[in-house]
Amino acid sequence: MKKIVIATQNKGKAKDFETMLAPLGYKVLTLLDVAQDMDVEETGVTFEENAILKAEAVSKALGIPVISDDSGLEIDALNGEPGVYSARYAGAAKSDSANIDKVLEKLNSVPDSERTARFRCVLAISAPGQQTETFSGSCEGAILHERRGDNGFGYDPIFYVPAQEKAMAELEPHEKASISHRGNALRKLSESMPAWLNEEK
Ligand SMILES: O=c1nc[nH]c2c1ncn2[C@H]1C[C@H](O)[C@@H](COP(=O)(O)OP(=O)(O)OP(=O)(O)O)O1
Ligand SMILES: [Mg+2]
Repeated sequence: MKKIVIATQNKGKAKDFETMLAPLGYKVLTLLDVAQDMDVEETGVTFEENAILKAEAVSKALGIPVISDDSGLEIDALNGEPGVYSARYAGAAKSDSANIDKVLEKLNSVPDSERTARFRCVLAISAPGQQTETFSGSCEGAILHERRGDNGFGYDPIFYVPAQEKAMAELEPHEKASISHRGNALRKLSESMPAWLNEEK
């Protein structure tokens, strides 16, 4: 089986990638498998900068091609917050539950019509001796008033997807992949670099 390294510590992201890449014959490995102690500091102010930082640091350290993912939630009523700070919104401990509570609290008095939001994802691909490339995807929705569903990770329980009339966390993994910011970015990557995902690694 072909292997692909995703430069992430996030198990929820890893599952999303497994859903999308297993059908293509890939076993997904993450930093939790190949470099437990590698924690790249996300000093960028855009998803793109952070994705590039993570992909290049890990590719360089391991000497192999990797894909990184920097992603987050932009809420219009909060001027795009939490954005690149999505993981650390309620503090450095990176608690999904505390982050959701903080969003719900901040939007407490905001009516449905003003709760529009989107997930964004930038994937960076970095390989030894090659120029790093990035691909972005987004997914439009709105912030619910309470949690719904048990699937997914992060902000999925409070992100309503109009097209499916469900919260992201109520979608099956393959349904999420078909409409998500991550799915959209990965489809761009595979269209633009078809050979990359098909080579033996
Ligand atoms: O599909 C998603 N469904 C729900 N929430 C999501 C999604 N995609 C990103 N998110 C949230 C989770 C986290 O709060 C932040 C990502 O932050 P981000 O720095 O890219 O990831 P991370 O620190 O969790 O792992 P790592 O940097 O090791 O890849 O956006
Ligand atoms: Mg991170």
